[in-house]
Amino acid sequence: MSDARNEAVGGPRRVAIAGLGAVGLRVAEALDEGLPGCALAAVSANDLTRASARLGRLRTPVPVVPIDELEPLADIVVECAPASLLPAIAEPFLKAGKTVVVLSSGALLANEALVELARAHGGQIVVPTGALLGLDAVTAAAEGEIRSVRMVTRKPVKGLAGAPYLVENGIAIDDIAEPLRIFKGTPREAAVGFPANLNVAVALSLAGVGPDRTTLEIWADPALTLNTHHVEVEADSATFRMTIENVPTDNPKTGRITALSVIAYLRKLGAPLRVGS
Ligand SMILES: NC(=O)C1=CN([C@@H]2O[C@H](COP(=O)(O)OP(=O)(O)OC[C@H]3O[C@@H](n4cnc5c(N)ncnc54)[C@H](OP(=O)(O)O)[C@@H]3O)[C@@H](O)[C@H]2O)C=CC1
Ligand SMILES: O=C([O-])CC(=O)C(=O)O
Repeated sequence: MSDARNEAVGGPRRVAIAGLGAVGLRVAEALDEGLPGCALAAVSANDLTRASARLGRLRTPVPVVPIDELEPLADIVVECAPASLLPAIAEPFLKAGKTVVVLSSGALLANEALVELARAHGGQIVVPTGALLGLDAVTAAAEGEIRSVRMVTRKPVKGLAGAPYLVENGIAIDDIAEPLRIFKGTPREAAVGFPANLNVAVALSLAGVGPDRTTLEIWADPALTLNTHHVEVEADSATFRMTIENVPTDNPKTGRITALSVIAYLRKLGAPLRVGS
């Protein structure tokens, strides 16, 4: 696999970051501070001038380029941009047999051809645990028989505002005084209706019983400050329930732990001791 190419010639894995928002900037900073075996190689954003300015505090400057110029510069790309850009970011890396870390995991459902592209060229798509928890346990349970996976997400109003599902269905949440269930369905439906809010549900479904058999409820809760996900899994190997309460970043839709999940993944790549599958 060519994400090891640069390493094979003695250098670290070169990491590109596509999107320099709540996730991308934090990952860029961690790489700049030093992650063994990895080096920040290039960055992309919508506003390249603003991105260069925000990277000004990094110890080691890197090229800031449009997304179609990232692939020759890196062995791995971390996609952390708006969901609609997933194919443009991922395709060049997968065609070159490289690794794509996907944060906009909801967009994988509308771009399943990317998996075939990875297969054809020996590349790999990695969906990190992101803002969720326990995907190691869910993938382990999926090696046996999972009977059901149920997820309930509760978010502050700010964490859901503007989602296409709310706009299209005329659901107003700005002035709610009590928790309101705004959606009941599947991660496949949520990926369309909430493309910037429920990537975690799609990641969970891909780990377990798929985007049509996983059930999902979304609640808007005016009293909440944390993005909260509760998951219940019934399997022949285990029954488990897990809850995560995410501190939002400057982007109220995105939890702080999301970037940390990517940093943990990158750190594990070259680690002599690797904990968690
Ligand atoms: N899997 C998971 O657990 C989670 C996934 N996510 C998803 O991760 C993704 C990133 O989230 P987050 O960091 O919060 O998003 P932000 O909105 O904070 O940042 C998005 C970034 O994408 C950049 N961008 C926009 N257009 C382009 C373009 N044409 N070319 C290159 N870059 C572009 C923006 O550039 P600029 O700065 O110039 O505007 C911005 O830096 C989102 O899809 C989000 O839904 C989020 C949380 C959890
Ligand atoms: O899944 C997402 O896109 C974001 C999310 O729920 C979170 O950060 O808690």
